[in-house]
Amino acid sequence: MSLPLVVALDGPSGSGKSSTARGVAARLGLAYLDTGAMYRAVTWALLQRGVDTDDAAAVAAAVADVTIESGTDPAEPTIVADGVDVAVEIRSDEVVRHVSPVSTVPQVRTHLVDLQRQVIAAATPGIVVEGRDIGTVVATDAAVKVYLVADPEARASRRAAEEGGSDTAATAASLLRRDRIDSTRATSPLAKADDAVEIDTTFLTLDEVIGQIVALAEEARS
Ligand SMILES: Nc1ncnc2c1ncn2[C@@H]1O[C@H](COP(=O)(O)OP(=O)(O)OP(=O)(O)O)[C@@H](O)[C@H]1O
Ligand SMILES: Nc1ccn([C@H]2C[C@H](O)[C@@H](COP(=O)(O)O)O2)c(=O)n1
Repeated sequence: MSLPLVVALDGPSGSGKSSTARGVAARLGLAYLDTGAMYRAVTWALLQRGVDTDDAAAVAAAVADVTIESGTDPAEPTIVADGVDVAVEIRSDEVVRHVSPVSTVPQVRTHLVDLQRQVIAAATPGIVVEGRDIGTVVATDAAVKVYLVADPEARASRRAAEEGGSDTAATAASLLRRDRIDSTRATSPLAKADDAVEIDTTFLTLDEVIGQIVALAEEARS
Protein backbone atom coordinates (compact mmCIF):
# COMPACT_ATOMS: atom_id res chain seq x y z
CA MET A 1 0.00 0.00 0.00
CA SER A 2 1.39 3.43 -0.92
CA LEU A 3 1.93 6.18 1.67
CA PRO A 4 -0.52 9.10 1.74
CA LEU A 5 0.70 11.87 -0.56
CA VAL A 6 1.23 15.23 1.15
CA VAL A 7 1.59 18.36 -0.98
CA ALA A 8 2.74 21.38 1.05
CA LEU A 9 1.97 24.78 -0.45
CA ASP A 10 3.30 27.95 1.19
CA GLY A 11 3.65 31.57 0.17
CA PRO A 12 2.76 35.15 1.01
CA SER A 13 -0.77 36.57 1.19
CA GLY A 14 -2.61 36.59 -2.12
CA SER A 15 0.03 34.59 -4.01
CA GLY A 16 -2.69 32.13 -5.08
CA LYS A 17 -2.31 29.36 -2.50
CA SER A 18 -6.00 28.61 -1.85
CA SER A 19 -7.18 28.58 -5.45
CA THR A 20 -4.14 26.60 -6.56
CA ALA A 21 -4.32 24.11 -3.68
CA ARG A 22 -8.02 23.43 -4.27
CA GLY A 23 -7.39 22.91 -7.98
CA VAL A 24 -4.49 20.53 -7.36
CA ALA A 25 -6.47 18.55 -4.77
CA ALA A 26 -9.48 18.26 -7.10
CA ARG A 27 -7.30 17.12 -10.03
CA LEU A 28 -5.53 14.48 -7.92
CA GLY A 29 -8.52 13.32 -5.85
CA LEU A 30 -6.89 14.48 -2.60
CA ALA A 31 -8.22 16.28 0.48
CA TYR A 32 -7.51 19.97 1.00
CA LEU A 33 -6.62 21.87 4.19
CA ASP A 34 -6.62 25.68 4.41
CA THR A 35 -4.54 26.42 7.51
CA GLY A 36 -4.98 30.18 7.06
CA ALA A 37 -8.72 29.65 7.58
CA MET A 38 -7.87 27.99 10.92
CA TYR A 39 -5.83 31.02 12.10
CA ARG A 40 -8.63 33.30 10.92
CA ALA A 41 -11.24 31.18 12.75
CA VAL A 42 -9.26 31.33 16.02
CA THR A 43 -9.00 35.10 15.58
CA TRP A 44 -12.78 35.33 15.07
CA ALA A 45 -13.39 33.25 18.22
CA LEU A 46 -11.05 35.43 20.30
CA LEU A 47 -12.71 38.62 19.05
CA GLN A 48 -16.11 37.11 19.96
CA ARG A 49 -14.80 36.58 23.50
CA GLY A 50 -13.62 40.19 23.69
CA VAL A 51 -9.94 39.20 23.96
CA ASP A 52 -7.43 41.97 23.20
CA THR A 53 -5.56 40.39 20.27
CA ASP A 54 -2.48 42.57 20.89
CA ASP A 55 -2.16 41.07 24.39
CA ALA A 56 -0.18 37.87 23.75
CA ALA A 57 -0.73 36.57 27.30
CA ALA A 58 -4.51 37.01 27.00
CA VAL A 59 -4.52 35.31 23.58
CA ALA A 60 -2.39 32.45 24.93
CA ALA A 61 -4.73 31.94 27.90
CA ALA A 62 -7.91 31.97 25.79
CA VAL A 63 -6.88 29.84 22.79
CA ALA A 64 -6.95 26.45 24.53
CA ASP A 65 -10.76 26.63 24.81
CA VAL A 66 -11.33 27.43 21.13
CA THR A 67 -12.52 24.48 19.03
CA ILE A 68 -11.82 24.44 15.30
CA GLU A 69 -13.08 21.91 12.76
CA SER A 70 -11.96 21.93 9.11
CA GLY A 71 -13.85 20.19 6.30
CA THR A 72 -11.37 19.01 3.68
CA ASP A 73 -13.43 18.51 0.50
CA PRO A 74 -11.70 20.78 -2.06
CA ALA A 75 -15.05 21.37 -3.80
CA GLU A 76 -16.64 22.57 -0.56
CA PRO A 77 -14.15 23.28 2.23
CA THR A 78 -15.71 24.25 5.56
CA ILE A 79 -14.50 25.94 8.72
CA VAL A 80 -16.29 25.82 12.05
CA ALA A 81 -15.20 27.64 15.25
CA ASP A 82 -16.84 26.87 18.60
CA GLY A 83 -19.59 25.06 16.68
CA VAL A 84 -20.35 28.03 14.38
CA ASP A 85 -19.84 27.98 10.59
CA VAL A 86 -17.57 31.01 10.13
CA ALA A 87 -16.73 30.71 6.41
CA VAL A 88 -18.02 34.23 5.74
CA GLU A 89 -17.00 35.90 9.01
CA ILE A 90 -13.32 34.95 8.71
CA ARG A 91 -13.00 37.04 5.52
CA SER A 92 -14.11 40.25 7.28
CA ASP A 93 -11.80 43.29 7.47
CA GLU A 94 -11.82 42.98 11.25
CA VAL A 95 -10.45 39.42 11.17
CA VAL A 96 -7.92 40.38 8.47
CA ARG A 97 -6.65 43.22 10.71
CA HIS A 98 -6.17 40.97 13.75
CA VAL A 99 -5.12 37.60 12.29
CA SER A 100 -1.39 38.24 11.84
CA PRO A 101 -0.78 39.40 15.45
CA VAL A 102 -2.79 36.42 16.74
CA SER A 103 -0.70 34.08 14.55
CA THR A 104 2.52 35.25 16.24
CA VAL A 105 1.48 33.77 19.62
CA PRO A 106 3.29 30.42 20.16
CA GLN A 107 0.34 28.82 22.03
CA VAL A 108 -1.93 29.56 19.04
CA ARG A 109 0.54 27.90 16.70
CA THR A 110 0.99 24.82 18.91
CA HIS A 111 -2.79 24.41 19.22
CA LEU A 112 -3.33 24.64 15.45
CA VAL A 113 -0.27 22.69 14.33
CA ASP A 114 -1.45 19.76 16.49
CA LEU A 115 -4.87 19.89 14.79
CA GLN A 116 -3.32 20.21 11.33
CA ARG A 117 -1.13 17.15 11.89
CA GLN A 118 -4.17 15.15 13.00
CA VAL A 119 -6.02 16.08 9.79
CA ILE A 120 -2.98 15.22 7.66
CA ALA A 121 -2.49 11.85 9.39
CA ALA A 122 -6.13 10.90 8.70
CA ALA A 123 -6.11 11.88 5.02
CA THR A 124 -6.10 9.05 2.50
CA PRO A 125 -5.02 8.88 -0.29
CA GLY A 126 -3.42 12.24 0.56
CA ILE A 127 -3.87 15.95 1.09
CA VAL A 128 -2.86 19.35 -0.22
CA VAL A 129 -2.11 21.67 2.71
CA GLU A 130 -1.61 25.39 2.28
CA GLY A 131 -0.29 28.06 4.62
CA ARG A 132 2.91 29.76 5.70
CA ASP A 133 4.85 27.05 7.58
CA ILE A 134 3.65 23.79 6.04
CA GLY A 135 6.92 22.82 4.35
CA THR A 136 9.09 24.15 7.19
CA VAL A 137 7.18 23.04 10.32
CA VAL A 138 3.84 21.26 9.91
CA ALA A 139 4.75 18.62 7.31
CA THR A 140 8.51 18.68 6.92
CA ASP A 141 8.46 15.24 5.27
CA ALA A 142 5.88 16.20 2.60
CA ALA A 143 6.65 14.50 -0.73
CA VAL A 144 6.01 17.72 -2.65
CA LYS A 145 6.77 21.22 -1.37
CA VAL A 146 5.94 24.32 -3.35
CA TYR A 147 6.53 27.97 -2.49
CA LEU A 148 4.30 30.31 -4.49
CA VAL A 149 5.27 33.92 -5.11
CA ALA A 150 3.84 36.74 -7.22
CA ASP A 151 4.64 40.44 -7.60
CA PRO A 152 2.86 42.57 -4.97
CA GLU A 153 1.06 44.50 -7.75
CA ALA A 154 -0.32 41.27 -9.27
CA ARG A 155 -1.41 39.99 -5.87
CA ALA A 156 -3.14 43.25 -5.00
CA SER A 157 -4.93 43.61 -8.33
CA ARG A 158 -6.11 39.95 -8.25
CA ARG A 159 -7.43 40.38 -4.70
CA ALA A 160 -9.06 43.75 -5.50
CA ALA A 161 -10.76 42.20 -8.55
CA GLU A 162 -11.99 39.30 -6.42
CA GLU A 163 -13.45 41.80 -3.96
CA GLY A 164 -15.41 43.49 -6.74
CA GLY A 165 -13.02 46.28 -7.68
CA SER A 166 -12.06 47.46 -4.19
CA ASP A 167 -9.26 50.01 -3.73
CA THR A 168 -6.08 48.34 -5.09
CA ALA A 169 -3.73 50.63 -3.10
CA ALA A 170 -5.49 49.82 0.19
CA THR A 171 -5.50 46.10 -0.69
CA ALA A 172 -1.76 46.25 -1.47
CA ALA A 173 -1.05 47.96 1.86
CA SER A 174 -3.03 45.30 3.76
CA LEU A 175 -1.21 42.43 1.94
CA LEU A 176 2.22 43.97 2.58
CA ARG A 177 1.43 44.58 6.27
CA ARG A 178 0.49 40.90 6.69
CA ASP A 179 3.59 39.77 4.75
CA ARG A 180 5.79 41.83 7.06
CA ILE A 181 4.28 40.45 10.28
CA ASP A 182 4.07 36.87 8.94
CA SER A 183 7.68 36.80 7.75
CA THR A 184 9.33 38.53 10.71
CA ARG A 185 7.63 36.79 13.66
CA ALA A 186 9.88 34.76 15.95
CA THR A 187 7.92 31.48 15.76
CA SER A 188 7.50 29.67 12.42
CA PRO A 189 7.81 32.71 10.16
CA LEU A 190 6.71 32.55 6.53
CA ALA A 191 9.69 30.97 4.78
CA LYS A 192 10.54 28.82 1.79
CA ALA A 193 11.68 25.33 2.81
CA ASP A 194 15.13 24.47 1.44
CA ASP A 195 13.63 21.59 -0.55
CA ALA A 196 10.62 23.53 -1.88
CA VAL A 197 10.16 24.34 -5.58
CA GLU A 198 9.49 28.06 -6.03
CA ILE A 199 6.88 29.02 -8.63
CA ASP A 200 6.39 32.66 -9.58
CA THR A 201 2.73 32.96 -10.63
CA THR A 202 2.88 36.61 -11.73
CA PHE A 203 2.69 35.77 -15.44
CA LEU A 204 1.07 32.33 -15.19
CA THR A 205 -2.62 31.47 -15.31
CA LEU A 206 -4.16 29.53 -12.47
CA ASP A 207 -4.46 26.46 -14.72
CA GLU A 208 -0.77 26.67 -15.61
CA VAL A 209 0.25 26.78 -11.94
CA ILE A 210 -2.06 23.88 -11.07
CA GLY A 211 -0.62 21.90 -14.00
CA GLN A 212 2.97 22.42 -12.80
CA ILE A 213 2.16 21.21 -9.29
CA VAL A 214 0.12 18.22 -10.52
CA ALA A 215 3.17 17.23 -12.60
CA LEU A 216 5.43 17.46 -9.52
CA ALA A 217 2.97 15.35 -7.52
CA GLU A 218 2.67 12.71 -10.24
CA GLU A 219 6.45 12.51 -10.45
CA ALA A 220 6.63 12.07 -6.65
CA ARG A 221 3.99 9.32 -6.76
CA SER A 222 5.64 7.35 -9.58
N1 LIG B 1 -2.04 32.23 -11.35
C1 LIG B 1 -3.07 33.05 -11.17
N2 LIG B 1 -3.45 33.91 -12.12
C2 LIG B 1 -4.44 34.78 -11.95
N3 LIG B 1 -5.17 34.89 -10.80
C3 LIG B 1 -4.84 34.05 -9.82
C4 LIG B 1 -3.80 33.10 -9.94
N4 LIG B 1 -3.71 32.42 -8.78
C5 LIG B 1 -4.66 32.93 -7.97
N5 LIG B 1 -5.36 33.89 -8.60
C6 LIG B 1 -6.44 34.72 -8.04
O1 LIG B 1 -5.82 35.56 -7.06
C7 LIG B 1 -6.69 35.76 -5.97
C8 LIG B 1 -5.98 35.38 -4.68
O2 LIG B 1 -5.76 33.98 -4.70
P1 LIG B 1 -5.88 33.09 -3.39
O3 LIG B 1 -7.00 33.53 -2.52
O4 LIG B 1 -5.87 31.68 -3.86
O5 LIG B 1 -4.50 33.46 -2.69
P2 LIG B 1 -3.93 33.06 -1.27
O6 LIG B 1 -2.47 32.98 -1.41
O7 LIG B 1 -4.63 31.85 -0.76
O8 LIG B 1 -4.36 34.32 -0.40
P3 LIG B 1 -4.42 34.48 1.19
O9 LIG B 1 -3.07 34.16 1.71
O10 LIG B 1 -4.76 35.92 1.42
O11 LIG B 1 -5.49 33.54 1.70
C9 LIG B 1 -7.95 34.93 -6.26
O12 LIG B 1 -8.92 35.78 -6.82
C10 LIG B 1 -7.47 33.92 -7.29
O13 LIG B 1 -8.50 33.48 -8.15
N1 LIG C 1 0.19 28.15 8.22
C1 LIG C 1 -0.26 29.42 8.45
C2 LIG C 1 -1.36 29.92 7.79
C3 LIG C 1 -1.77 31.20 8.06
N2 LIG C 1 -1.11 31.93 8.98
C4 LIG C 1 -1.58 33.26 9.36
C5 LIG C 1 -0.88 34.38 8.68
C6 LIG C 1 -1.89 34.94 7.71
O1 LIG C 1 -1.78 36.35 7.58
C7 LIG C 1 -3.21 34.53 8.30
C8 LIG C 1 -4.32 34.26 7.31
O2 LIG C 1 -3.87 33.36 6.32
P1 LIG C 1 -4.53 33.33 4.84
O3 LIG C 1 -5.95 32.92 5.01
O4 LIG C 1 -4.43 34.71 4.32
O5 LIG C 1 -3.71 32.33 4.10
O6 LIG C 1 -2.96 33.37 9.05
C9 LIG C 1 -0.02 31.42 9.61
O7 LIG C 1 0.59 32.11 10.44
N3 LIG C 1 0.38 30.17 9.33
